[in-house]
Amino acid sequence: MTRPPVLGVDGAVKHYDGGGVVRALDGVSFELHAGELLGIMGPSGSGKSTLLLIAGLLEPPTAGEVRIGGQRVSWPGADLDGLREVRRRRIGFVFQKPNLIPFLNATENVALALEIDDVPPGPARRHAGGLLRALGLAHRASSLPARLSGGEQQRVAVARALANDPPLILADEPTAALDSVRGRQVIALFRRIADERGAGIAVVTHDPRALDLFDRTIELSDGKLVGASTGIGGLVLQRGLSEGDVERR
Ligand SMILES: Nc1ncnc2c1ncn2[C@@H]1O[C@H](COP(=O)(O)OP(=O)(O)OP(=O)(O)O)[C@@H](O)[C@H]1O
Repeated sequence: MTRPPVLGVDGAVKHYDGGGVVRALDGVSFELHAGELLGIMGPSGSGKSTLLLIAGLLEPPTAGEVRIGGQRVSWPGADLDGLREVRRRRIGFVFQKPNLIPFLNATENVALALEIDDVPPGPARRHAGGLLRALGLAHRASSLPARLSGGEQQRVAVARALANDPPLILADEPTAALDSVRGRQVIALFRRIADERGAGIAVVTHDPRALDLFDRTIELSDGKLVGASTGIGGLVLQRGLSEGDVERR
């Protein structure tokens, strides 16, 4: 039996009331499978962040639905406060800014994500230390965020997102503040996490330089899915797709 996708977004519409109605998303559907690294591209204002907010159960859609692990969890008017557990256990978030707690060192920042989930401090710190080692940050484990470079801080943020081993990771422009070498390192890290842990990972990115590391990209314009590519090697965007046309490689 084939497993359901880790994430399914079906016909997502999101309208914001901003003087007039802003159609931030206008009927977007896609699926993300275990072990898959998906890029979400598109110009500024095309709806990429809105799509991640909806997929991450931080905003309900105006129409459409979201499925996590095959289970319908969000729809118009859904009680997202009641989904805190689903978010905490099943979704790891990485944002453009690492947002580390300044008075906690790298290990403590990562361990906190586990302690919130009732893991005792000792095991939480040991697990955090192991993750930091795996991300090449063993020598920075005791450093406060202010002593870390931008790339190191972002890797700590990735470790935090991985701490409770979520099957789904959503990242909104995690490389925007990094130079191209460090940006590529972060995407390469996601590639490894998708391959080794089987997480499904969706990354909003403007940066075409690491596209070869993705399995697939989708492109948004004015809140609509306008393109998709498979097997990036020679990136060819097929334009004019309708909803649901975008399938897994
Ligand atoms: N809370 C909000 N209230 C009103 N309008 C919003 C809100 N959030 C987003 N929008 C609008 O929805 C549209 C899509 O915004 P979104 O942030 O999703 O785009 P984006 O593709 O992520 O842009 P960028 O690449 O600049 O971050 C834009 O027109 C934006 O101004």
